[in-house]
Amino acid sequence: MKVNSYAKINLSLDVLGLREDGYHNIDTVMNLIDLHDIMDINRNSTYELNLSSNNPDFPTDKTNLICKLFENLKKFREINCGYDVFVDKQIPISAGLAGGSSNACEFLMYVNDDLSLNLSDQEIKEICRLTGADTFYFTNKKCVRAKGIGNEFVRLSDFSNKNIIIVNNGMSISSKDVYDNLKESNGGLGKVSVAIDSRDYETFYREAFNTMESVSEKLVEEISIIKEQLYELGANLALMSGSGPTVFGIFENYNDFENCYNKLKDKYKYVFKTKTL
Ligand SMILES: C[C@](O)(CO)[C@H](O)COP(=O)(O)OP(=O)(O)OC[C@H]1O[C@@H](n2ccc(N)nc2=O)[C@H](O)[C@@H]1O
Ligand SMILES: Nc1ncnc2c1ncn2[C@@H]1O[C@H](COP(=O)(O)OP(=O)(O)OP(=O)(O)O)[C@@H](O)[C@H]1O
Repeated sequence: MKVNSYAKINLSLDVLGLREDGYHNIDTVMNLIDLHDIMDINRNSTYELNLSSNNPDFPTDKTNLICKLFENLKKFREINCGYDVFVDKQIPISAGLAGGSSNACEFLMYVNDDLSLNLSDQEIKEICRLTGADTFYFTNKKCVRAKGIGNEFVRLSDFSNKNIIIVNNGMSISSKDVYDNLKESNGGLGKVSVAIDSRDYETFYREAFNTMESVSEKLVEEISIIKEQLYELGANLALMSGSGPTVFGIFENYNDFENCYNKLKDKYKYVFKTKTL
């Protein structure tokens, strides 16, 4: 059975401070984009999870978040089967797009339905929390302001059908490394979330920010260059997503959107034309 597993972008992101559990409280606005993996999930008669992918960098051992999810699910329900999962990987890995978290969540939703597990919302939230901070967002899939570790949502007005250029130079950044090196907070996303919710996009484009850029740009210097190029080519907003290194550009003007893609598509390893969902 084929399932689409979408990527997310952070339309803004602030890290508020360290929690007692070693995670950080964040304040972020998240939205899906149409860039997605295609997961082919089929039950097998073993108790094993067999993972495979077209991407050689896709981990097929227990470090895969799909495996981690499956082990966490077994803490809540007895599972008397295994699954073969092939992932046609289109989302760049370790990119700030939460591809692994998306895969894990879509797998949970599939198994919950396939085996009629009838997991409660609280059980789903806890299984996702044990798997990774971004995982629970993919049960929601709307434009949300997320707080806590990133799994407490307030719904905002839809931000769908915006033209998005995704640029990634093929480098990878560990979220943990960025969190561990962050010093300052900007006091949260008050203005940004109000602007998005009231569809005041001029204010949103002006006020949007990602606190993690200050650390990630030191790890991958091209991030700031890509942002400049997106603005020079007409982006209304250019911002790093998550802990990076992916940078996205939002284009209200369709001709600028097309021109930007044509100018950048041969310059970087991953350049995608997509849209917000
Ligand atoms: C940067 C974001 O993409 C923004 O959406 C996410 O916060 C990243 O979430 P994620 O990659 O799912 O994070 P996890 O895989 O759960 O955690 C990886 C490491 O990142 C750090 N981490 C993650 C999320 C968070 N709210 N605070 C943290 O400090 C922790 O050191 C953790 O050990
Ligand atoms: N199903 C998966 N797909 C892609 N990467 C995975 C998966 N499972 C585990 N990983 C590993 O998890 C790490 C994070 O991968 P992912 O692509 O989710 O990063 P990310 O997009 O930066 O996530 P986030 O935005 O949450 O930080 C990588 O080291 C990758 O090897």
